[in-house]
Amino acid sequence: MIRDFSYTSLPQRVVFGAGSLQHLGREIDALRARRALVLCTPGQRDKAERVAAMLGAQAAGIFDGAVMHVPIETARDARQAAHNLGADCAIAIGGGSTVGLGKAIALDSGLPILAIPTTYAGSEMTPFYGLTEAGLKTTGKDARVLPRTVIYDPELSRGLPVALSVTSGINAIAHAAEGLYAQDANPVMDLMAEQGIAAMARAIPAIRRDSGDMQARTDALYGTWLCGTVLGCVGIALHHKLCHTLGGSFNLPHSEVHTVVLPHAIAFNAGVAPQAMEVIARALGTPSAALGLYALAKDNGAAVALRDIGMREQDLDRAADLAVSNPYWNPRPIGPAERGLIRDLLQRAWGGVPPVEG
Ligand SMILES: NC(=O)c1ccc[n+]([C@@H]2O[C@H](COP(=O)([O-])OP(=O)(O)OC[C@H]3O[C@@H](n4cnc5c(N)ncnc54)[C@H](O)[C@@H]3O)[C@@H](O)[C@H]2O)c1
Ligand SMILES: O=C(O)CCC(=O)CC(=O)O
Repeated sequence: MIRDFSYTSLPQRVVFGAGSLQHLGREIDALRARRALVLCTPGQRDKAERVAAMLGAQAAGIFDGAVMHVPIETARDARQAAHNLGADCAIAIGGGSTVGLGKAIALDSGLPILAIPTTYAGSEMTPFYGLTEAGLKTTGKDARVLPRTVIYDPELSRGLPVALSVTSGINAIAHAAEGLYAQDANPVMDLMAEQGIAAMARAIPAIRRDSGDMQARTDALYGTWLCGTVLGCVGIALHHKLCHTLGGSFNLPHSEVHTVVLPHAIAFNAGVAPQAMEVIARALGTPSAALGLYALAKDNGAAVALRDIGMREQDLDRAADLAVSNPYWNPRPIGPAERGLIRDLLQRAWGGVPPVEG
């Protein structure tokens, strides 16, 4: 049955395909950029240098200080560098941390971003940004931070370590899974979500078997585009709230925390979102959405317990308090009255036991 819906598409240009980095010059010219600042993490400097070399005189410089969750100090340094170098564009080559740094610059200056993603996080397709100050992560939405152009070149993710490929892929699946029961879900995004989950569920075991399998890398990046688009167009709910709390306030690694929490958050919502569960299970090719997600992580070597990715058991109470104090919309209530249920969910995720519906 088709529900009533409203849908606003976001203005972006996407260039997809193995070797598509070769189109960088054309895409920079289309943005009318003359001096682009190239952003990366320290570990991805070689890729940034390749981009700068391709740009020649259009490269303003390289800022290689991107780190996870965009500390405000890093954002200030990058903004200053963009200003000092007279940049009129930011090119972010890397994962969500690098794209996030580009967003911090765009939020302040309105500089257009050209994103070249090398993980499956999906930030390049969203108008959401995150900034961390004094240990607290705040997220926001602003049209200025939406990258104008995205170049998806699967060749650039060939070297993404297998463990990170698995968890980053599940991070992408999380966007699509929550999009299926989001407050502003719509049939267009439902189609993209199902195809995105299916592409990623195909790609993850194939990449684990052979990290250089370019068909699998292409599937994964296609899934990234689909799932990221869903994240950018419709809302997020309990799962993302828990991950933002655990990542932002307890400094847990982003894609790993998504991987552990997702089966439990989906199980929590299973009773109130049966149609979404059907779609997720069908896309995964398993009878149960929550157990299928748990198996996808475990069978592909990912950690399935918060205790194995740095969470201390004594912090679970505070995490539950934070998660319910300012909840995101969710199809099932998750306010202070549900604190006990959320605490139980976190305990299960901490121990790494299979998800329990209800
Ligand atoms: N705003 C949004 O819509 C949105 C969406 C998803 C994630 N995020 C944010 O993105 C961040 C996480 O992004 P992430 O999971 O992509 O991690 P990341 O960008 O921090 O990358 C993880 C590590 O992998 C390395 N790396 C990246 N690509 C590589 C490649 N191809 N080969 C080898 N190494 C590579 C990076 O240098 C880094 O050390 C978090 O801060 C999260 O909040 C934001
Ligand atoms: O940290 C941000 O930029 C927001 C992150 C977000 O909404 C998606 C995610 O948690 O993967």
